[in-house]
Amino acid sequence: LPARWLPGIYANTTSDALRFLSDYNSTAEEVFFNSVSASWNYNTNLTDHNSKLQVAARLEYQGFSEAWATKAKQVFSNEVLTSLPEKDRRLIKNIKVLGAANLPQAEREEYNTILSIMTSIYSTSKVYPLPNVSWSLDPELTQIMAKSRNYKKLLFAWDSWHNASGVPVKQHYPRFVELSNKASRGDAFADTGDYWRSWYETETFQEDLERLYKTIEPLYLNLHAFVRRKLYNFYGPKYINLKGPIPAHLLGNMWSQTWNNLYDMMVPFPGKPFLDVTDQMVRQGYNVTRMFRVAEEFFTSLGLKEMPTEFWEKSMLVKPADREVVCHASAWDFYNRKDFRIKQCTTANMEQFFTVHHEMGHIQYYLQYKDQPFGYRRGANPGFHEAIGDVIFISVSTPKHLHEINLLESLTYDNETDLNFLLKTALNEIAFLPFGYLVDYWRWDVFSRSTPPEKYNSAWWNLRTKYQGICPPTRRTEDHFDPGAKYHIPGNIEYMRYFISKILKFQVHEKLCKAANQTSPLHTCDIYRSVEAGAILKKVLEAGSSKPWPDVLEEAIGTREINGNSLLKYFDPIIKWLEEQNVNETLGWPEFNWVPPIPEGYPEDIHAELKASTV
Ligand SMILES: C[C@H](N[C@H](C(=O)O)[C@@H]1CCCN1C(=O)[C@@H](N)CC(=O)O)C(=O)N1CCC[C@H]1C(=O)O
Ligand SMILES: [Zn+2]
Repeated sequence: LPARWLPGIYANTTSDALRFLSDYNSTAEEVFFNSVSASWNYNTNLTDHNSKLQVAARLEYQGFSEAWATKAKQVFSNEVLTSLPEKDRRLIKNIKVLGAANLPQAEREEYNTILSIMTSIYSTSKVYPLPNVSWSLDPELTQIMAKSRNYKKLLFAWDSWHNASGVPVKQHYPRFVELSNKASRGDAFADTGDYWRSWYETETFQEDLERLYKTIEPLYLNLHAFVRRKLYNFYGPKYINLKGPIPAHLLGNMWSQTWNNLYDMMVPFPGKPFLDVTDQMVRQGYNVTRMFRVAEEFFTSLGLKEMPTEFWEKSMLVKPADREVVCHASAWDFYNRKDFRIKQCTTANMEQFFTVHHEMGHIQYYLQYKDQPFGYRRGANPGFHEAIGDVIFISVSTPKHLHEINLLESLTYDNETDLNFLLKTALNEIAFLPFGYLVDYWRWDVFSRSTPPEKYNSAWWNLRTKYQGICPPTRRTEDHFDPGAKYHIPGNIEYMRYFISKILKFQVHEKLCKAANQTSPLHTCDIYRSVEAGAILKKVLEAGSSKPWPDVLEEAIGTREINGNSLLKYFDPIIKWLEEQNVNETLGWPEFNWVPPIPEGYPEDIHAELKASTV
């Protein structure tokens, strides 16, 4: 560790505690810039060499964290700490949380190496449908899952990806969990799940989440029953049981987490404008830069910041042809207050346009809190970070806005178009909720050991059927590790943040619509060009994590609680419509253990099938 990165000499005084914090601040920027740069280099060029450099840089920042945490623990007494302003006391408290730096050197190295290996497995896994043809997750498998309506082809794509990416991760995961828990116990947490829940700063987090889920579950059950009926009409009674869970591979997404790609099968009023603007984007020759420029312009229309030049110069916005990269989209803060990037294997379609806004929401947060002390350059809680870009996209996706940016030729303000739009939005937002909820529900049990390695997969599928009402399309055993086929598991990224953000975003949207003097129904509101709405967002963003999130929320929208009221209000028209459609449907999946038959000749004659099929 370079000597300049080590803490100096500090006396046990208030003034020296403040000097300690300012020295930490500037040193941390340099150490994290180094580590994030090494991570960026690896993520955008998956070589062994770059993996080793990334592991080494992580070891350096862990060494840095250990040195400054130890110093803080050794020097500053409780009296001095309580003499500090609350904000500074919180900063020193955070510096003392060591994470992986609690592990002895050899185990630190093992932990970092396992993480690097799991990321590499996920990001380089491929499927081989035919001799010398290979499909990656991005773009090939994602496109097939979105577009194909060929039962067997979808089954092959789903089955092959889960086997190729999940199974090889399985062997590493138990040891990873063990090391992660040991590190968390070093910070006086029961396990890593306990540490992750501490970010939400509430003792009743799990109960709150359960209650939150119950408020929106009725809406999900209605959407599920409606979608199942439509799939039944298309795939027939052999593969769809109207009283059972839906086969996971038929929902337009590799993880069944968003169902927007089924929209063309679900349109309530087909005669009205088709609200998926992918065709328009392609017809207008939308290239990737234009997608990002259009997104940026929405943010600046609110009085928020534009992307800095470094962003355009150094981001990776398309999949490179000459090397392996982590295609899963992400936003990057280099902690030097200058360098902010997005890495996305972008293609021109509406789903990707959503992701562009999602990632740019992260960048906007980074830009707004970049002058906070290092320890406060985070979301008020992780759910806030996930909600920003999505709030903007609620407005962008409205027919009114799409028309305004020439992605929708004809615009008709009528109830049927509204219902088409709300159904399409529900296929993205409501479908996600049980998935967003169950991923860490599963992981908390894994970290707490109530789910041992020999039960990983059965526990996963039990939750997938219980909450999402889906089932595996082919037999799954403990030789498989299907959670490993979802980026955030090998990537070790906490997931409850996405569930929370999907609820929070509608609360923020409602408030911003009021600020923008939009009195029309919530689902038709577009906050475009409202600097009043932008001012509310800006206050949230520039605070970072410098205040407890209930304070940030109360200042912004007048309530301290994350609740589903705004979401239910937003979707109210489509809830009623779905209830009408479902009068004769079974809500839920009482035949809980039902699974579909395996198609004849699967998988032996799949190659002939794939040769013949087009979509
Ligand atoms: C596509 C998106 N990628 C993540 C995100 O943007 O959150 C990436 C990977 C993991 C963290 N991350 C970041 O960029 C962080 N650096 C941001 C930050 O915390 O600063 C993603 O994973 N999403 C979007 C909807 C649901 C979920 C999914 O696709 O399941
Ligand atoms: Zn995100």
